[in-house]
Amino acid sequence: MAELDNAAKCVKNIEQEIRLLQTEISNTRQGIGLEDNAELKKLMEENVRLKHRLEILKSAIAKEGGDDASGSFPKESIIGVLQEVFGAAIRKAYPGAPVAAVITISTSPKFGDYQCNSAMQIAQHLKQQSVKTTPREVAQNLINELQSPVACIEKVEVAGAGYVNIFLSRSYGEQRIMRLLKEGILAPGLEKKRVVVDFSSPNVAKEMHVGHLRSTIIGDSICRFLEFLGHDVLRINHIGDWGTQFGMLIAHLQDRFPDFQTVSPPISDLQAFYKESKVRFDSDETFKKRAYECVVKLQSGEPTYLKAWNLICDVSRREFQTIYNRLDVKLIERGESFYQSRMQKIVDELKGSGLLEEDEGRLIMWGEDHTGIPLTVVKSDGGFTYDTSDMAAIKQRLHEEKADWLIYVTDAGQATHFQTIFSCAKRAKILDLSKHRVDHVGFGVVLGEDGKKFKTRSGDTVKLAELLDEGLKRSMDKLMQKERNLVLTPDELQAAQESVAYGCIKYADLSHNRNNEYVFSFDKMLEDKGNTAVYLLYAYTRIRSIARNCGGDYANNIEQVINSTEFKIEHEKEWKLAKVLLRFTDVTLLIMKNLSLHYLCEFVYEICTTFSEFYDSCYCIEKNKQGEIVKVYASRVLLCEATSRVLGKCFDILGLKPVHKI
Ligand SMILES: NC(=[NH2+])NCCC[C@H](N)C(=O)O
Repeated sequence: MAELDNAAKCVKNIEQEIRLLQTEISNTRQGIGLEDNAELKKLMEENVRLKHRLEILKSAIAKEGGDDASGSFPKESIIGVLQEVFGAAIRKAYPGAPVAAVITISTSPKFGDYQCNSAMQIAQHLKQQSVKTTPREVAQNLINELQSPVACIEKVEVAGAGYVNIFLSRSYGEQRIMRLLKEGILAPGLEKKRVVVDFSSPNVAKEMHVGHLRSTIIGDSICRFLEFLGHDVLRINHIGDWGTQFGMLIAHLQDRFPDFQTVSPPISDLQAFYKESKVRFDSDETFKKRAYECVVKLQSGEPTYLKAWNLICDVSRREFQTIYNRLDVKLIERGESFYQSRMQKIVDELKGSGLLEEDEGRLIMWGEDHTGIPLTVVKSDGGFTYDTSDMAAIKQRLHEEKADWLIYVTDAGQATHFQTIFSCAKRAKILDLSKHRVDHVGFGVVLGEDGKKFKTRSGDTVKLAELLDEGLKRSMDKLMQKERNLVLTPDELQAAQESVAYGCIKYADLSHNRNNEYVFSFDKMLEDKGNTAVYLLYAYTRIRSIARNCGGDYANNIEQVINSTEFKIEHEKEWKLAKVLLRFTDVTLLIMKNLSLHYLCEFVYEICTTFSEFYDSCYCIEKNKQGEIVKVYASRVLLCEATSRVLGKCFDILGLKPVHKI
């Protein structure tokens, strides 16, 4: 918040400076004051620079605005509600203090459920104004100014150095859980956006490697998340299906399968085919020359060359698709080739606006601040590059698709590339940050258990299909170890095997902070303790079975139970679990900001561990000695139902597929 504060001050100063500069400029225009043209030019340049800075600061403030009390927030957001009521109290008690309500989750139950940490900052501000006070006094004054009663608050108290501890009200909790059961897990009501998510995006004829697997898993989950929020999501697979490598592939295809036009070439291992052609390309000058001619013919659209290109792309496409089917990931293929005509257009436009510079025969474009690495928009041989296709793509997505928000999911190594694309797109007036949001969602490299780059034992790169097979095998071993084959039918066993295998691979990836490197370990991901998919899938299935085991309406008509039960929270562990469930909206709002799904994984893990505490201390059913049910605690069963519904929604977002029996 101090940052926000400073930014606000900065904007004020800059605005003042701009006003001064504007007066000077208008004076100068009328010939008043400044006779020196160079000075005028300098000032105008300064003005442009400051305006730009102002724009950046304003958008930073707008972004931060989500945190302060002035913004609108979904009413399901407890942090949002508390920010609003404490924000109002601050404005009442200390009208001049530029301090927003900072609300966090309390670190220990003895400090309440949430806390407001603004009193220290306000006291600091007052001290600077020579007003004598203490943070504790400020905290008390904030409490005095709270509009009473606030529905979600049971009590507040001053603690420690000047914190306000906030205790949630149980009856509020009961109402919220009941609403969740009656209305379903609703997404917070946010403005609906059109979002293009660019993810997976492997390259034709080259291997689809673990980096692409990460992009596929993270990208799919981000799409699922945004779809849950009600956004209109376009899932784009920006396949590398264009470029000079096709010259050598086509030339090699012509030699190896001269009748490729009539008989489909039996290339099952396109990577090997690629390697062969590369060897020839690097060692044989005539082949190299022919490869270049093939590129030219392909790019000019000659039918036989297009046919050869299509054949090659098809082989890759089929391979990629089996991976997507196995992981249940849906995407629209729109590779680099899609932008062919648009690349020529964007180059002409950028040239026309004078944004391209010549550099040793290439045409380059700098971003807004002229630092770092420029884009190479046209190579010295006239060809286009990865940069050119991304400039064409960003324009297509913003202007033709009318997207409000663009997301690119790639390894962190491409962060600079995308920052430069964004910066150049702003310079070219394609991207307007006051209307559009753009995110590069980067992720760290995948390492093997030895801490080195992920490879097979023999040092080869791991084929994704083989990796998934290995996952299936290990998951079955695990199920057999637990003798699940004695309990489950063959179909159930297979469903469990797939759920565990793919669930583990996805969850292990998503549960780590995506910015860090991540160690791929089947042993770790298949553990049934700790924050793993196995633990969660078992927990979920167990929770789902509780209502079923109660029989009657609990098993067959839970809606009837929901509508006829007066839901009560009594036991301390029930209350603890309910409070965790109610954090769902705030977790989604956090992920909206940083697109980091490990927060959702931490949340589901916390739900399951808290559930387990609850289940250990609270009976849901009582049975007599004969094992017959003598009593069902309806509210507790409903709490189980609410837990399973929240978990189920989170699993949907994470792409986990729970099974009925495991
Ligand atoms: N618009 C994009 N550049 N999307 C990402 C493409 C990723 C690229 N094909 C790669 O394998 O690294």
